[in-house]
Amino acid sequence: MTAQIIDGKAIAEQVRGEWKKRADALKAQGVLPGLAVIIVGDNPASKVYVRNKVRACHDVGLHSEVHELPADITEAMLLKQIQDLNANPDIHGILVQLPLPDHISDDKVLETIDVEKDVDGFHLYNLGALVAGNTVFPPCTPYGVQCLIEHTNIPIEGQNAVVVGRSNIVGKPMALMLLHKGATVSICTSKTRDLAFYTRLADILVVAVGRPGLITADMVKEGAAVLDVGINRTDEGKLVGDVDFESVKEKAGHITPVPGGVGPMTISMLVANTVLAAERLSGLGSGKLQDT
Ligand SMILES: Nc1nc2c(c(=O)[nH]1)N[C@@H](CN(C=O)c1ccc(C(=O)N[C@@H](CCC(=O)O)C(=O)O)cc1)CN2
Ligand SMILES: [Mg+2]
Repeated sequence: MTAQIIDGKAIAEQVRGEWKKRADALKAQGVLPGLAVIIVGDNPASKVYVRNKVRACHDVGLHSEVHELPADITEAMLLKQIQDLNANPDIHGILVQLPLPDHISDDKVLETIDVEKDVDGFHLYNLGALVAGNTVFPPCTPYGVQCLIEHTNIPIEGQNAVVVGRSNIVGKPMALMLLHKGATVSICTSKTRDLAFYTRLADILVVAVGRPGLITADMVKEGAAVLDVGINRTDEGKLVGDVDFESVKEKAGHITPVPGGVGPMTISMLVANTVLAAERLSGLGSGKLQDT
């Protein structure tokens, strides 16, 4: 079997178009959805992601602003910047680009963002809401993966889903989202003993570890849907995921490429969450997540 390659770029554009309609409806009523992005230091990859986020907002007609802060900024000054944005009525969504420098506590920063403006969905309250099944803002990357699965008409209910990776921003929320959709979910890590035993059970395999080539064809069930969240740069400067794409595509039913798979969806889901935040804060529009 040769897998259907899931075109994340095309689906991301389609999703963006759907959210543009909701943004346009808000604008017609005098509300311009606004996103503030804070970036600390000059991590080159973070700069690319932030630029892509600003471009996506621009494409959909949202306001966006970037606050570039020096790598040696104090934690107190960063928290003050967030508090100012919390109080700014023109800003509906706030995100702090990760990773942050070591001297700054990620936890303190994420807990300072107003939960109603937390478009990354990383605040403990929002992670808790997700656990309880009352999602406020779904974290963008796993929500993007869910959206890719649903747009491709891959069934979730009753399926075996295996998530490799346990981060708060991808692995854990991904597992919960699949669980809420009725999958039987296993969470593995790169340290799982006999990882292949689990991955071979997966009808849906999501991999988010950050280790190139971790998943090889022998670890994948024939016809499985394989969603690769890994973004790794090789010594030759090539971007690759955690899945050995060339071999696995001969066995899987569906597979996402890197680049052009999950990455572009992350950005579209951020647009979605920003429009949602603006609907809720203005009291206009449904303020509801749409079925993806
Ligand atoms: N505050 C946040 N920080 C980080 C998040 C996040 O969701 N919120 N996720 C990642 C980085 N990230 C978004 O911020 C992100 C990573 C990759 C892509 C993407 O589109 N990738 C492209 C390739 C781009 C390239 O050439 O490097 C692809 O896969 O096609 C988008 C967003 C960590 N930090
Ligand atoms: Mg830190």
